[in-house]
Amino acid sequence: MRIAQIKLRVITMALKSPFYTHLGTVTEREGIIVEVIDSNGVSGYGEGVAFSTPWYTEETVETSLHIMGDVLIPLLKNQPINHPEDAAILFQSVRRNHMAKAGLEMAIWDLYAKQSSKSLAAVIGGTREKIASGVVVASDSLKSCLNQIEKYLEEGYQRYKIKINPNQDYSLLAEIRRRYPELPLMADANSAYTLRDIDRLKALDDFNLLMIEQPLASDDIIEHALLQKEITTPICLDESIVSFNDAKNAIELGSCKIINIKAGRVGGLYEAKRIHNFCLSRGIEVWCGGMIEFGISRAHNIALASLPGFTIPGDISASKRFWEEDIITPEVSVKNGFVGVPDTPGIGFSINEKRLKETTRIEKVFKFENK
Ligand SMILES: O=C(O)CCC(=O)C1=CC=C[C@@H](O)[C@@H]1C(=O)O
Ligand SMILES: [Mg+2]
Repeated sequence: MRIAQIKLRVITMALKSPFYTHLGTVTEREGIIVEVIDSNGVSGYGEGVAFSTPWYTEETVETSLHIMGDVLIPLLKNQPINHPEDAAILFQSVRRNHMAKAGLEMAIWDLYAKQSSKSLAAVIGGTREKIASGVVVASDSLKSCLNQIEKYLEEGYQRYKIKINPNQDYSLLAEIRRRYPELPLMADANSAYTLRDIDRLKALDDFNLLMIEQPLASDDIIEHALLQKEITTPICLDESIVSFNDAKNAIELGSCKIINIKAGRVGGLYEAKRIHNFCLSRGIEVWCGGMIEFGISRAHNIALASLPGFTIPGDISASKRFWEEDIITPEVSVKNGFVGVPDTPGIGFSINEKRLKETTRIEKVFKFENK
């Protein structure tokens, strides 16, 4: 795989509606679109999914831009890549910075699939032709949550995720359950609780939730294991799992029964596949998480979610859930609760060049000398 140049574009787009979590409300999304171009002019695309500020993990758009441009791309210039796994292994010499690594590694996966004239799903071992779609209802008002659920039910989503915290949990879930007793419902706490809240968390067993996602702090692996023994609702880990070893340790300790896999959070598709394969071998269900991302990362998520162990509808909603106009064409759409898995080469979506151009704020080009 002869890389001729890499382009990094920082794009910014306003969300159609505010995305509330107890850690902050996202109204505008910055992201890094990575384009890896080979010596024949074929382009592979990836996306750096770090947020503008370090509220979800320690990475930001700025740290990712620095690590991509000043550390990871120089590594790629000095080491020929024959397969995307070579890039993942090459990047292991750099500590953490998983979202920066993933943005580049996933662009190389897309390029490799296109060079092989295969879909990305086929190249990574996907087995599904369509994936079940879930949606996040991210609001701090009961009225808005109920309105969103009503709207998304009409659009056919198969799983509903509500944001909770100690100031917004039992009464919100009770009202949702009163109106929708059979709704496939889960809650994401984004580490809003501690073990001191154990009685509050036990009370949520009343609602037959599919899972409670990341109730405690990302490094509370032992505490999650203690909590899981006290509640019947399955714990799902998100922020706690940034590597294969995190997944292995959490499963061995009984810290979770479900894992939310986000390729961006774990450093790319190579590590995401390793976690998937291990969970499959241990009977741990996984689903594909979202990052309020643009269409490139959403396209990669569709391929990832086509692997056999992704048995729970993930946070892979339609482009229109977040954006007036996405940077890919066609946009991701949900039909009867499913998203089709493209069988065309690579990620299976083209770039909406006009939209990419009008949303690009910064562009950096890195040329490779082909020896
Ligand atoms: O992208 C989506 O559809 C959902 C995104 C989402 O729920 C999250 C993205 C990033 C941080 C959190 O707020 C939350 C999560 O923790 O999964
Ligand atoms: Mg989460």
